[in-house]
Amino acid sequence: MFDKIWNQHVITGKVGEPQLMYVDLHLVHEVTSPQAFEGLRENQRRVRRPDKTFATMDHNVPTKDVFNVKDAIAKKQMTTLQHNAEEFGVTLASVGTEDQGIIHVVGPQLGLTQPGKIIVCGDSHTSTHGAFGAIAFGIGTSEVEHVFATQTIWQQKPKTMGIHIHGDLQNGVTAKDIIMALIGQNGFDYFTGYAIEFYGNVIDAMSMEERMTMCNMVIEGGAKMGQMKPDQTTFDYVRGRKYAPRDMAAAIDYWSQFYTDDPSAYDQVMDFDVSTLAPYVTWGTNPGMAIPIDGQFPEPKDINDEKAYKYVGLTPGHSPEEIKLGFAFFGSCTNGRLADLKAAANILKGHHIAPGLTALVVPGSIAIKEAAEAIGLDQIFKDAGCDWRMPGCSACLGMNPDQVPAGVHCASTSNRNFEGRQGAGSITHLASPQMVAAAAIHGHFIDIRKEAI
Ligand SMILES: CC(C)[C@H](C(=O)O)[C@@H](O)C(=O)O
Ligand code: SF4
Repeated sequence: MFDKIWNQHVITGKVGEPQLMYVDLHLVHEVTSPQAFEGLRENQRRVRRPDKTFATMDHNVPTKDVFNVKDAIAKKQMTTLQHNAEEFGVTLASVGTEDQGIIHVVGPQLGLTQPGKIIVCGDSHTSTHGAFGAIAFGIGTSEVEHVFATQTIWQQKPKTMGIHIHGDLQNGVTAKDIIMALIGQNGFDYFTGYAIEFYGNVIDAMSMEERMTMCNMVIEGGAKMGQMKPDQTTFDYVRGRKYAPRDMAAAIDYWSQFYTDDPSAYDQVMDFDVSTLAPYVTWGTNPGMAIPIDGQFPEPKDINDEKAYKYVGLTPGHSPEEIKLGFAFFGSCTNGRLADLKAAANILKGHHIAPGLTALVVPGSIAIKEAAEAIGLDQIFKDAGCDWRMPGCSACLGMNPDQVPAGVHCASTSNRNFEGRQGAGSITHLASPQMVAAAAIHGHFIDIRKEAI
């Protein structure tokens, strides 16, 4: 599949060397675009294909009092994107507009993300879009400028890895746990540089939301991108969306060629049986420092582990159930979609979060917020004692007012647990929305497979 899409986009160059690739969709946000637009201006260039470029504001946006941006840098980045979008004719889903949200949530939601495309964005979690059977990867700011100016990018073809995901998932075990386990069991750099294709009965049965969660996090294992072959689930998801192809029959006909004929086509293969998989939780300061909920914090194997233990204030040999949580975060481009909010609300319904715990619920987009409100999810969260917010990256990273206080342990549905990621001194524990919901009720993680909540 990877080669089929790749070969259709090569403009010039040989395999083994950088090749010039055509880009079908360029997604943009306020953090990595300012210098790129500035570069165009300095060189008196324009955006070559504004119709293939789409921007949102997400990282800096406050989720409460959204027009009152207090931080000077945040404000500057937001107004700069507004001006740049106007000057260069790029469509921008600005704050307060109906399409606002996290770029990796909004692209798929609007039907911009489609099978067979090459999709880039100045953001590492661009890998999310590979869930549709696209080639989608993050690029740097100088590359953003190149794509603006030429609608092309130089890329060396990555190696491919096929990961066969099979077996039967136990109740309470999710797509998030699969990707966290793959990274936890193999290490945060094991997949470095690979274009991964996930396949097998577990993937076939997944919703687009679940597939996106997995592809979103592949880069936390070092991978260049993740993919799944487009199928009926993909086509049904795209159909009817704002920018979906008008002739869906013709599109589906074209998209249907994108599958891997034979696993021998991959440079490497891996087999992953999910049948005994437990929900996963991270204990440390990179997503590779993850263990099953019924496991124990491991003995430190190097200086990084020792540093991580020092930062998080935990001790080897203990259980994740012993972490005393002060914060829960529901949201991000990993798990801020309607299905994720539904899964969390299902668990929180009729319960209250633990005394002293703060819980933020941040839908990935305005559309998700409205859809959630239409089915009463906001009320379930509020009744449980959670704070229901406007969309944005929020507490996924400390670039806006939503921050986890220093020394506080946060159960989070996001994708990164680096030092200070959710605010200076904050301690992040990544998990699925279901696990975070149960943890919020109890004030500590529990094994949702066995305990009554
Ligand atoms: C700000 C941006 C460049 C960054 C990324 O590339 O991923 C952010 O989205 C993140 O999740 O850390
Ligand atoms: S939600 Fe988090 S991971 Fe996703 S783009 Fe925003 S900051 Fe990056």
